[in-house]
Amino acid sequence: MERVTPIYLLSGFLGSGKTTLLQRLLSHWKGQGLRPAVIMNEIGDVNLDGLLVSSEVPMAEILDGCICCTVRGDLGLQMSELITNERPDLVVIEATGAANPMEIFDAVTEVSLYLKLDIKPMITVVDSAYLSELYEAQKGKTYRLMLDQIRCGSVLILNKVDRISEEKREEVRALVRRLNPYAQIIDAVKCDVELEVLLNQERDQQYANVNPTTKEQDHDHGHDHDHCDGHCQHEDHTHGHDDHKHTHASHEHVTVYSHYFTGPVDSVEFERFISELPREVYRGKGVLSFSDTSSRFLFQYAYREADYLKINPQGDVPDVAVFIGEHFDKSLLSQQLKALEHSQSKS
Ligand SMILES: Nc1nc2c(ncn2[C@@H]2O[C@H](COP(=O)(O)OP(=O)(O)OP(=O)(O)O)[C@@H](O)[C@H]2O)c(=O)[nH]1
Repeated sequence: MERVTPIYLLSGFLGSGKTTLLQRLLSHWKGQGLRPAVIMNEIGDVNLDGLLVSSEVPMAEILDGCICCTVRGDLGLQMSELITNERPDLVVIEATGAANPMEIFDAVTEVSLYLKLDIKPMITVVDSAYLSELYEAQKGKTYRLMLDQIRCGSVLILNKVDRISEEKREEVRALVRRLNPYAQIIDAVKCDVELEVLLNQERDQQYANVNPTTKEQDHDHGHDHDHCDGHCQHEDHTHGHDDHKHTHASHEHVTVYSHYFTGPVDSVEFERFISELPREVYRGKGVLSFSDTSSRFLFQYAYREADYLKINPQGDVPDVAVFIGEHFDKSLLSQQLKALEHSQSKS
């Protein structure tokens, strides 16, 4: 009999902690003797998160677009290849933080028409510090996308609670509960949650009262996977089902800039550059060689906080930094980074 492959979907805004959760999940499954596989989707043209996943884990990368729209057609192909060639016990899909969650469900459901999949309830990681800040202003596409991601999660991990006061935590919890009365809400730091609880949502009775219209649609596909209450707000978009190309207003505000370095840069100057990034840049990541140390580093920048991790990447990984944000000036970043490279080549 053909195997049914469980599919776990991780959603959440850029930098909220999806890869952090993915790493925990992968070691949990491996500890149980299971063989997980990963599909990673990046809006930029390099997959730096992939460096954080052990090379033993079979992985497919879908780069340079979002699986919910521009590269949606690639999802079926990649899933099919991964499942046929690797025969994993389960597959986790980490979507880009800019993805519309309902569109991801849609895309995966399309694939389930020709591959036997058991699509699990969506896990949404929420950056509680960033949400708390956006809630003050209550506007902007980023805020609306975050709300959609919250509405469509069956489990909501309120991550990064170390970055907000107890009072703000209460406020964020209440907001999230209002937006999604059905989901389980779990506070976390670095996505350190009880994984058994997280993964066994389907057995939880509280999901029995999910909107009946959504249930009906699920039955059409033979899966009980979509626990979104059906009121996700979609940006205006047109669907061309013939070629799977979707034009998405919701992504038009997202700007990506990838900078490939020509050589090492000074670590102090680079840290200064990061600390002075414009507010419109809300996510950065990269692999760097610094002129003042022999190691290479994976750098992460999310919501004005930067992390540097020593790494020793396998294979041919270039020095690169990717920045994601809303309408920022790419040429300014390019000039500043070139100036860092230039000051090194002179010294
Ligand atoms: N302070 C704090 N930082 C965290 C927490 N969880 C994750 N981070 C940091 O936030 C940054 C982004 O985390 P990731 O797990 O890469 O986030 P992501 O959602 O996969 O990011 P994208 O793939 O770009 O969407 C990293 O530097 C993490 O170490 C947390 O609970 N508190």
